[in-house]
Amino acid sequence: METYGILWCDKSSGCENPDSGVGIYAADPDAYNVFADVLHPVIKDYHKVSELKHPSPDFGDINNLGFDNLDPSNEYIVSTRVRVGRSHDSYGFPPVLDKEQRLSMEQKSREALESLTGELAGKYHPLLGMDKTTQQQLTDDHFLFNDHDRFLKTCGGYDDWPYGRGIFFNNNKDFLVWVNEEDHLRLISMQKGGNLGEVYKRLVTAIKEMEKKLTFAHHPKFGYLTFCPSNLGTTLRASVHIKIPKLAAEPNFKEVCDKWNLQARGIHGEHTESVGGVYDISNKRRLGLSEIEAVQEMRRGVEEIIRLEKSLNNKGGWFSCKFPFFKK
Ligand SMILES: Nc1ncnc2c1ncn2[C@@H]1O[C@H](COP(=O)(O)OP(=O)(O)OP(=O)(O)O)[C@@H](O)[C@H]1O
Repeated sequence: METYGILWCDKSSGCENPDSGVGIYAADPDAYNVFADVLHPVIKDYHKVSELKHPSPDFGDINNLGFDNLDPSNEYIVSTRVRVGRSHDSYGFPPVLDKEQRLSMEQKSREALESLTGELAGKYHPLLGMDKTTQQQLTDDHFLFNDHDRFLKTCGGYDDWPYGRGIFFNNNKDFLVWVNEEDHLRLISMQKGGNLGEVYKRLVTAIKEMEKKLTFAHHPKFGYLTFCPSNLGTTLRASVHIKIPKLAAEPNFKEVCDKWNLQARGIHGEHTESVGGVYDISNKRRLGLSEIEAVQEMRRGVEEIIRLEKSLNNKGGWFSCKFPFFKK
């Protein structure tokens, strides 16, 4: 299938959701060139970069990362997850696909995924025909996506739902792939606890294997191309679910996150609230830095968040820990 460069306007997600972070979507990979006049300023503004450039992929030396478990005492981090988005270079994005295209793309992805071996080997589970109990359990375990995002809904992201959608996971359920949720593919590595090293290494191994089997849309200025301009570049979001009730209650919590280029979300996905002082903390920057830099940025920030929560626990208050967020 050829792609032409389409900008998605007739299902005006940004107008219907004025609180959108971006509010405009590319409807196929070529849109990033064809609609440069509209998209490029939006990308610069969203990613807070003065120049549109992105380095070549660099995942670092996964056998010498220099970090592993960010919370060896197991007190703060509930789970760790790193994901990237990938788009087949020969298909449009959700609003311009028809049911046949979604199904043929699903088949292509499924064949590649089910040919993975070793610790990545697993099975694809289409959403079509999945029983409600299984679906609910996978959702409760934070593995599966749903069709509840109003931003995605108003830009055609759920057209033909659930056709062409599904999830792949390996036997350990620590490597998962979302097929045709927002992006053609979301590769996810996750596990309980704080071992970012293990999670990241598994993900990088999977990305490299998948790149041998499929060709993904990539752009010299924007890195890996995705449906939403917010996810370009590394497309990488490294997150922890972390118990920080004290720090999160401080008035400067957002300031701390901003200082370390972190984003805080609720634990049921973007635009949800925190439950019981547990937050989803992840790297905010995706464009203009390499994959290993993005992960290191998240690691440094999470280490600092733990340090601050600890000092609030020990000393009983924000002011008594002497504005620790200014620590270098
Ligand atoms: N560190 C984590 N541990 C366990 N589950 C997580 C973690 N981070 C995210 N999740 C789960 O992943 C699912 C998807 O979350 P969410 O939509 O916020 O992020 P995403 O997949 O990175 O996509 P996007 O940024 O496009 O929204 C949710 O069920 C969320 O609870």
